[in-house]
Amino acid sequence: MGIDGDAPVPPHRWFGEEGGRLSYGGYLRLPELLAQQRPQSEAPDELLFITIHQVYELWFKLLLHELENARQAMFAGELWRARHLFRRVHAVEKVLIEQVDVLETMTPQDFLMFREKLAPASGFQSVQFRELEFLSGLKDERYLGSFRHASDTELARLRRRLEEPTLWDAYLTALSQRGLPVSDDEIMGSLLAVARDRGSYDDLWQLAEDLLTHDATAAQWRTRHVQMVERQIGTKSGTGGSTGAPYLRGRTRLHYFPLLWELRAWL
Ligand code: HEM
Ligand SMILES: N[C@@H](CC(=O)c1ccccc1NC=O)C(=O)O
Repeated sequence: MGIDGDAPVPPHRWFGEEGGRLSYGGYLRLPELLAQQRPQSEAPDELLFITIHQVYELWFKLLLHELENARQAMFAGELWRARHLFRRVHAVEKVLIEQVDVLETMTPQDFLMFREKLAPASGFQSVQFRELEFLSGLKDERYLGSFRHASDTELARLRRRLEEPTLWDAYLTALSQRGLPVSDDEIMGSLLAVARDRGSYDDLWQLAEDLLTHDATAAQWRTRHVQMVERQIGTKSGTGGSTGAPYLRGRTRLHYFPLLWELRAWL
């Protein structure tokens, strides 16, 4: 019997798939994707370790796509579109925080079964993570010096991110398009004007809040990551050559948009 109760119809014809060429596995390129998890050891938890990192990098790829579009929307004055995209960005970033729980099901003992095979590789070398930081306003070309492992294409991407406008540049443009001055001396005055007159500037206020949530969520991830690191390796130094948790703790106070945090003191 077919799914809508008429004469028997074979499953492959239920949704007009007769002669259809696209398949689930083909559309998602699953054979290629599921062949990319290649442990360096026999340790049972290395598949978890590889899987979670590849999932993070896929989410980083999507975040870069959405944040570029949000930046473009702000430059174009389409603040509704930027706000729509930031709702998606915030939802993804909450998943990035939550999914650390999955990795924490790995014990330090089981991590040690393959950790020594990892050096000098480290998340420190995540090109997309740095792209997200640069696009969000935390540009630091010193990192390019530590990307000896990166391909020419990856280095070119990082250099482009260093040169191109940030989310903050786009927000300043949105302010200036509404007649608000954005020079270094005037920007705090404009942010206060927006904050104090939401009747006129609610869209700009809400967008600033979206930027701040992006900033706060990134800081939450850095804190969740270092907490997990301390649980996994304690005070050991990192495979990437850093002091480990102390280095990471030092980055938990970073801000993408310092003026939006400073604004609170002037309200
Ligand atoms: C057992 C799990 C993990 C441990 C022990 C760990 C440890 C570390 C350590 C010690 C560092 C500092 C650099 C170094 O010397 O290696 C680092 C950096 C980093 N890790 Fe992890 N990590 C783990 C999992 C992850 C995961 C799942 C991700 C997701 C992508 C990740 C992303 C990063 C990033 C982006 C950095 C650079 C942070 C920065 O420079 O601010 N790590 N990690
Ligand atoms: N830096 C980590 C090793 C590690 O977690 C890692 C190694 C290779 C690829 C990604 C990693 N994730 C984050 O650093 C450690 O020191 O144990």
